[in-house]
Amino acid sequence: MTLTKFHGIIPAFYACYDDQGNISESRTHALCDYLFEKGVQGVYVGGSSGECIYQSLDERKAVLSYVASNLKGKMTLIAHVGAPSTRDSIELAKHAATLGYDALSAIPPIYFKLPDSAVYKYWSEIMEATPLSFIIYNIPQTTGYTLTPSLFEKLLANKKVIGVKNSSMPTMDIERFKRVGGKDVVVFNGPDEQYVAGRIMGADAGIGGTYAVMPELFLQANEFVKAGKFEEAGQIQSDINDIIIALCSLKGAMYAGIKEILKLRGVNIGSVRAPLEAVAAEDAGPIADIMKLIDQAIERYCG
Ligand SMILES: CC(=O)N[C@@H]([C@@H](O)[C@H](O)[C@H](O)CO)[C@@H](O)CC(=O)C(=O)O
Repeated sequence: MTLTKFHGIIPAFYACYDDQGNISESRTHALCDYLFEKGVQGVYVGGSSGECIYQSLDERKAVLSYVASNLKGKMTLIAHVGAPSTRDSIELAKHAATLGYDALSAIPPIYFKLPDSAVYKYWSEIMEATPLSFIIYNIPQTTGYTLTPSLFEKLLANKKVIGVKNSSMPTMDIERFKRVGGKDVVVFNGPDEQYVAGRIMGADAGIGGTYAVMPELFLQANEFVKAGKFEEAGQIQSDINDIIIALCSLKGAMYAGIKEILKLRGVNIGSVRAPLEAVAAEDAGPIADIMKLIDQAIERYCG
């Protein structure tokens, strides 16, 4: 299969709620329309940024359905199906397969610290459940589990494995996974703060939680890297990092701040689900400042 459809800028899709905090179909469509209009290459649905961990199985299935009904055939669709039990992950995987997703992905098992053998079995059983391609997800800072290059190599024996979304902080991990996978595997950069560094270390593409709030900037960073314009790529990354640091410095959760910025950009997808904290009154000024930073950077690099 051609892997180029997994290259480019792939925003992690946010949870879209109504004013009562329920999943909103119309607001999910609004986010789909906005991302399509921005020209991103795909979406990663139902991951950390999708607040999957706070949603029921039925809610997660509904989100997968709403996104597919809007974006299928318009861009690459990746369904994150990681869940506390293998049984739930398989149910989500089968649902995504019926909707025509291009690939599945899953974090390793969470809560209990399980050995590599159990993690291998978990990912393998999800893969067995559908014909879809699979993207391993390494995110040790939230799951407590660190994928090793040797387990990745073992997983690659299964031809359904087409890549790894690496959200660990060392860019060397990207280099190691690329070394093991080679050209027939897609390595996705996970930490948005080092998108450019990740690409230089071997990442073919990026999946990120802050892309959708400033897609223009990540699309431009991708263009700079592709053109070998590393000085410009470094500059845009530095401006992106000012924005991410400001988002992470709010009283409310980063995703709550992101959703307020999206409202300023004309897309209302509600707020976040508890225990994530909504923005506080004192966040209003900093959020307006972040919006200015985004506008200025878009003007500077994409004008
Ligand atoms: C821990 C975490 O959420 N990492 C994000 C990053 O994109 C992150 O939001 C960004 O680097 C800002 O810190 C992604 O790697 C994961 C992600 O967006 C997802 O699964 O939805």
